[in-house]
Amino acid sequence: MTLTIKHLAAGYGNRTVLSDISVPEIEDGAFVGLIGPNASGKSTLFKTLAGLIPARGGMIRLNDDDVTHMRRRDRAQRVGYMPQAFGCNALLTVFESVLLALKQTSGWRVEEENLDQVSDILAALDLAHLSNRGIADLSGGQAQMVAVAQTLVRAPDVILLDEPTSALDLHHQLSIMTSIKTEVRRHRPVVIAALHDLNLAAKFCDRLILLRDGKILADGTPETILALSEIGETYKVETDLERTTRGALYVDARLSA
Ligand SMILES: Nc1ncnc2c1ncn2[C@@H]1O[C@H](COP(=O)(O)OP(=O)(O)OP(=O)(O)O)[C@@H](O)[C@H]1O
Repeated sequence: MTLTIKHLAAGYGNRTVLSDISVPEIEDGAFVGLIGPNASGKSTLFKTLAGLIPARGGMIRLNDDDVTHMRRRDRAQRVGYMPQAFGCNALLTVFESVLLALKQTSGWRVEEENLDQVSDILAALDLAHLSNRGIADLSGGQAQMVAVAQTLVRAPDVILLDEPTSALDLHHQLSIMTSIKTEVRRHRPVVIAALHDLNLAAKFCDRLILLRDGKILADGTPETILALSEIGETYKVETDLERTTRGALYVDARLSA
């Protein structure tokens, strides 16, 4: 399944936020990092792809299917979206909340297979120990990982994760990104994750898309994108791209003098 975006525009009220967003084919099995400073339009792009705000022009395609004009339920089946704000006060356990997420686009009859799907994703994200915990009783980081599970469990063709690691400690950042990457390789969805940590993006993503002021500034491999002078200009910092002795890319950033 290939995702293609052409000349997409979107905004709020009389304000245009995204203009002329074109992304050449993203192949299934790709883990794409969406990077860019605060207010550059990352969440707006996700909301537009997920159909939560209407496109004001342009086209989103999954293979030959026009997603832009798809019925909301059909679209929700194909495109999974984890918003930046998560959390839930419902009287549900973690297991029930993930089951609810699984069933929301496919009817409410629960089959044995559905219980297995929920158990599998909780195990894959190392969350099985939280299955019977109340969803309202989780820490911020635990709630964020459960939100990732709720998004992945339906195995949609496109998975949009808005800052999936923002509440996580170092261990859990690495473990959730590793688990997401394993899911990408196993089920081969297109995954796009908005990330502020450029080193995490470099470590896990196959491709980075740099957004500035609602436009795509660059699109390519982490090595190419993170070496661009536009990175420093966009984030208003000075950067050098280095390689650690283990071969990992490392962005050394500092405030401009
Ligand atoms: N509901 C809304 N109504 C009006 N303007 C909005 C709304 N949501 C976002 N915006 C504006 O759209 C622009 C892009 O915001 P968006 O949330 O897409 O950026 P972002 O790149 O995800 O930022 P961050 O990294 O801070 O989460 C900002 O100027 C923001 O103020």
